[in-house]
Amino acid sequence: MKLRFTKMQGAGNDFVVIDATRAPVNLSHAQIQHIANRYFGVGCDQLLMVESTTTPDVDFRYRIFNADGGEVEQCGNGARCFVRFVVDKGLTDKHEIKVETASGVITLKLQEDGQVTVNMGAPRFTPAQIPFEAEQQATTYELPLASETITVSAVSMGNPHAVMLVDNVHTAEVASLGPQIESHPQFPQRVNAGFMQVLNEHEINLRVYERGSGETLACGTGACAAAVSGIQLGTLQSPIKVHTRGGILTIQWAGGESPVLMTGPAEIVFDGEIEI
Ligand SMILES: N[C@H](CCC[C@H](N)C(=O)O)C(=O)O
Repeated sequence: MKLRFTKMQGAGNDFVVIDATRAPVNLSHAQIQHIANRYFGVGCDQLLMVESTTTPDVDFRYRIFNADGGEVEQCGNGARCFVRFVVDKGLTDKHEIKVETASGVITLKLQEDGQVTVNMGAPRFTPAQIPFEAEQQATTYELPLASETITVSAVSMGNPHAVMLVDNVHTAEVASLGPQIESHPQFPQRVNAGFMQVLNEHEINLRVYERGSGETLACGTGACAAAVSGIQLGTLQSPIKVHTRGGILTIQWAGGESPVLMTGPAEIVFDGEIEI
């Protein structure tokens, strides 16, 4: 079948976006893996499926699939690209949109300057909500790996994140530690692994080895997870500028049950068609 798509990126985290608002599009694990493949397919970190919804007061539903084909609960950079997509493709004339995701309804706003602000909801720190297997909730946890024990914070932004502090993201052992953290048995649904270097109380460098996709140039929920972890540790204060390899994201959080706000770019790269 011929599949029309739009290639997009938000701070270098890239997506294949499918318009399934007029008719459902059902893709198998294998088809998503093929589309995401950077050599045999289009290439992307995640595939986003934009659907209509009958839920009152909600404008759209959007589903997120990692490059390994697995469907996941939330995607921050994807949420921004979703807004750019539905506005630029004329699917809505609104610039403030409510969208249903697998982890709940989030509100997004396309700003005058073209950046998008996403209300990601409140972070969740209780182990059961992450999910993370731990004796009790703590600000940091000792995580035994094959060759060493590391210290991580654990938080859910709708999807699970483990964040570790590093002295320098450029020399951090992302390639070796990332996969070990991603599939650590204490994270029953696997986990996104963040490597955070604190520059000052309002700025960090961040690299993320993403669950189901490997290292990406940016991770929106990962930026939120790192920022709130740093605030919980007392090393960061809102707002926080997050420097990723693909661009800058700004995170705001007032603590407690207040929502995390993420602001960043979202661009359409090209439209295309692929035979799958
Ligand atoms: N790999 C993530 C999904 C995509 C998140 C990321 N691309 C973002 O911008 O938040 C997970 O398995 O939870």
